[in-house]
Amino acid sequence: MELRSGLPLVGQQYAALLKKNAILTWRHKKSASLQLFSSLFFIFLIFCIEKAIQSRFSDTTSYKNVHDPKALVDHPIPPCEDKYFIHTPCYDFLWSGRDSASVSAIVAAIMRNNPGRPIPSDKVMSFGTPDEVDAWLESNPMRSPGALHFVERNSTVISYGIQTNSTAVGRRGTYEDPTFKFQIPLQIAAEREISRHLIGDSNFNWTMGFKEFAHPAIQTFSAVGSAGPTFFLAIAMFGFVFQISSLILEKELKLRQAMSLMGLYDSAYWLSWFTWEAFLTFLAALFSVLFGMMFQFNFFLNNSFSVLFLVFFLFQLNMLSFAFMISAFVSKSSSATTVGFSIFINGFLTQLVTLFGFPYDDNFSILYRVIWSLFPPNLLAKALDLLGSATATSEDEGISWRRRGECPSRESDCVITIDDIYKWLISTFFVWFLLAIYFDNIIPNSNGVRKPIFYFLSPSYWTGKDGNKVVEGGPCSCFKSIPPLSDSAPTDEDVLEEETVVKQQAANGDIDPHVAVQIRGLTKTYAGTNKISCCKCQRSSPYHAVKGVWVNFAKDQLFCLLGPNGAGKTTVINCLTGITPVTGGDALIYGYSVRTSSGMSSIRRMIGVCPQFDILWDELSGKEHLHLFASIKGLPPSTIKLVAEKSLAEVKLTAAASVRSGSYSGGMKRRLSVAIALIGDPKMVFLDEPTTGMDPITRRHVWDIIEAAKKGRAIVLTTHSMEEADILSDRIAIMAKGKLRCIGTSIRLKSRFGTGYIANVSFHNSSLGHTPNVHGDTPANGLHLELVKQFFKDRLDVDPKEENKSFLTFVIPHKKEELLTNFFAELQDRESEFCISDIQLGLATLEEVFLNIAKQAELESSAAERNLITLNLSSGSSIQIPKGARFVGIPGSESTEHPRGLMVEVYWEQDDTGSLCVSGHSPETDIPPNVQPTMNRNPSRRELRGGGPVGFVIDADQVIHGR
Ligand SMILES: Nc1ncnc2c1ncn2[C@@H]1O[C@H](COP(=O)(O)OP(=O)(O)OP(=O)(O)O)[C@@H](O)[C@H]1O
Repeated sequence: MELRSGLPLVGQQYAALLKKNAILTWRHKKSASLQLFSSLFFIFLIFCIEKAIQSRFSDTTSYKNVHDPKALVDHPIPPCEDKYFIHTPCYDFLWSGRDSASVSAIVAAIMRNNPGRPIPSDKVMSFGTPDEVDAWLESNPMRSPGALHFVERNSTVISYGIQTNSTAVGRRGTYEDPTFKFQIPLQIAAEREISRHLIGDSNFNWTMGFKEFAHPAIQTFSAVGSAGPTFFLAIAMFGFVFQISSLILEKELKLRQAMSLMGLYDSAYWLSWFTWEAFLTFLAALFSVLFGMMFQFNFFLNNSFSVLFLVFFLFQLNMLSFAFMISAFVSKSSSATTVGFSIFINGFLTQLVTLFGFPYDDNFSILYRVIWSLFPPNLLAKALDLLGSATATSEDEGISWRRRGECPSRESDCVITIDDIYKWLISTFFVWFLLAIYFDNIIPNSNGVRKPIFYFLSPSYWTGKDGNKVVEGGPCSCFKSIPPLSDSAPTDEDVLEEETVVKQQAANGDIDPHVAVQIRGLTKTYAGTNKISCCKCQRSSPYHAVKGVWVNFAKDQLFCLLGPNGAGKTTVINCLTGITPVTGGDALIYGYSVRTSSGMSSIRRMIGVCPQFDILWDELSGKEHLHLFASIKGLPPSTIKLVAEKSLAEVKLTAAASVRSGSYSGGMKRRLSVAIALIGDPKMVFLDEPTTGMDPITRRHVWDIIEAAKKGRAIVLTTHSMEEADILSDRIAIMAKGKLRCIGTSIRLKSRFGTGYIANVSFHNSSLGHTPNVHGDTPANGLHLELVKQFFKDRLDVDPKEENKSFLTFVIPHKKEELLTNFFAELQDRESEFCISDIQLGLATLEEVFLNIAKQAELESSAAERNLITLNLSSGSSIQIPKGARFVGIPGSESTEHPRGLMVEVYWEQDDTGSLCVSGHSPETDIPPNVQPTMNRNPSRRELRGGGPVGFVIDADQVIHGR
């Protein structure tokens, strides 16, 4: 099938990723709704703030334009309970001068004639002199809002004075003005009644009014302009956090790496994220303005719609590119909320500083403004401040699109306009976006790989020729040279032969047409990790994970890489797929080198990878995964549906095609990963433990798929299942400690590295007693088993490895091979005599081969690293033995009875992590005479502390031959 390439492929990948982002948003409805509609809630809160402020300022005209002030006329004396914080029982007013009959009459008239509310006598208290009033007020604080003091000078002159509590107090946001509320009504009442009394006309009246000056609003307040920056920043933070966590999650789950392996272009990746998020941002900004208009804010009604929309849209777009940039530094998606919260707190504080006037003022240098404007929340704060002050009163016209470049009339020292803010927002958007791409390239990915710091200065980066050079370690790594790898020739003859063939072909520049992959001395060394402390750079020592591998993988064949955990299998695959750069050597895949970026981009188009851990989006179904990966791979769009259906059918996932992969079982996920690896008919497939977690039936089914997939392609398989390797592999190599230890077909490995042949002898069931069974055979008893054991011992000198009452298992060494034909012929003749029901003879299992190789490797490295473990002997003492050693002599065990000393055979098994551990040991036996005596030495104190003396390893061949 012809795969797409170049620009059409970028377009196809972009469309597929855009669709993926849309599906993910749709499947995360709650987050998407928050991102789009949270503005409704926050604008409602601003609305509440505005209402509260309006009610607080209802008694003052400072915030209003007053063109035609109204006169305050005929204010009645209010009940004392109206005064804020008054103590009850209280008095509407106190008065002095009660010794005068005229004064008493005047006060009675004041009480009687109070407009709308005659004052009862118990709400007024009389005193003789002002001093008495003062004394009373002092001992009864807050019991009356005011006092009148009358003095009758003569029959035509009555003077008066007023005392009020003039302290302005506020309660629940509203302020009390004692002058207008209490002083003026008392003054009007006193003057009116004194005049009536002196004139003698109780109807004498006049109208008196108090008026403030006409004035423009002395102070301005816009709820949106003041509270808006924080609230709109909070709205933007939803999108910010979701965006960061989506990007980081794709990195963390290696989804991005999986897409890159399939040939994803970075440009398609970034563009698809940007387009989708810009679309959501567009909607969120639109809703913010519409909700604001719905709540009838002057801010939203009087400023031009396009001016407002552009402020919100550009601000949120800025936050988006800022999120892209921040995501390069965060490696865990769970940290997204913490990062978002920190940005919000910082934004809140810097906005506060911005609203105080810093640095958008003549007094500050432009440098401050440039630095300050890089952080998007600050620009938002200034924009809302400008738009708010342009609509602070109902008469302000707001900022129209045409006047966006002008300063609002109130801003006398304005140094920035809305138009300038647009320019800033657009520039900072590009700054953050470019930095996002730059940091994404130079900060190490999950595999510790990054581009060089000045990668963009290399002309080859722009021409596409080898511009994808990558390095390992952080940009601030302290450099330390990596120690060279000692070049030791392989000890195994098959591995040596393979190496010689590959070296020969490499030297001649031959490419065998049957070879799909040629690995030429591949080495991989992981540089140690850095710790920089107190001007000191500490680096853990480098680790040689692959130590020079030379091997060919043939076409149409499955090559199986076996090895204990940490052997270097995944590292080899990672080097071949370009996930991690090789340290030394090279590998050619269908003639393309993994060391060049042009070679790697050709390789990506012809490989399929099933990684060790499922790399899937929980929210996407099996079908959606296949559609996405097929598009990234470049399959023609018309074929994708059919190919996906076929792949799903092959891995038996048709019924679950539309189910989200998050609900798949472990086995279903592995099958989907296999289907993804095989999509697009790749010529080279890497399957890293593809059947992990599958039940036996499904596993067999996947084996069928892999078997069928061999045709026309090369497959590299790593597995811990020896059965799988045995069934599927054409060739097997066992790796340990970064080196190939053996290579060949399964039969060759078994015959070379197995301990020999396995004979299983089964007996007729003895539970039936001694009566002949339906076949006329007599059931076996213990005697028959003993006879057979003796027969094996006499003829072949072997003891059973396993036994129970119905079968015996013997391991027959290779050296007895020539005796076997006659031996088994005789055994078969005597079947009925021994009550034998069945005899099976086979080669040692691959598992045994694997364990032997792993043990040998452990032994080598133990010797190199002096890696000793303690063996507790059944005699009660302990010795230390090198990991993996089979026969170990016990130091100091020589005696007259055992002149050569004693030894044990140690049995090994793999623990859950694949490491070797002791499963038991044989009884202590004499060291055979052919074994060279080894000088025993007295254990040192250190050895005893460490678990006993160190046992000496005895060559297995010497022991087996000596028996
Ligand atoms: N990025 C890394 N940095 C440092 N060491 C690493 C890194 N990746 C792998 N290693 C080390 O390299 C060695 C080989 O690891 P690798 O994953 O290739 O083993 P493997 O044979 O695939 O094992 P398994 O069967 O457990 O998957 C291990 O000791 C591992 O700890």
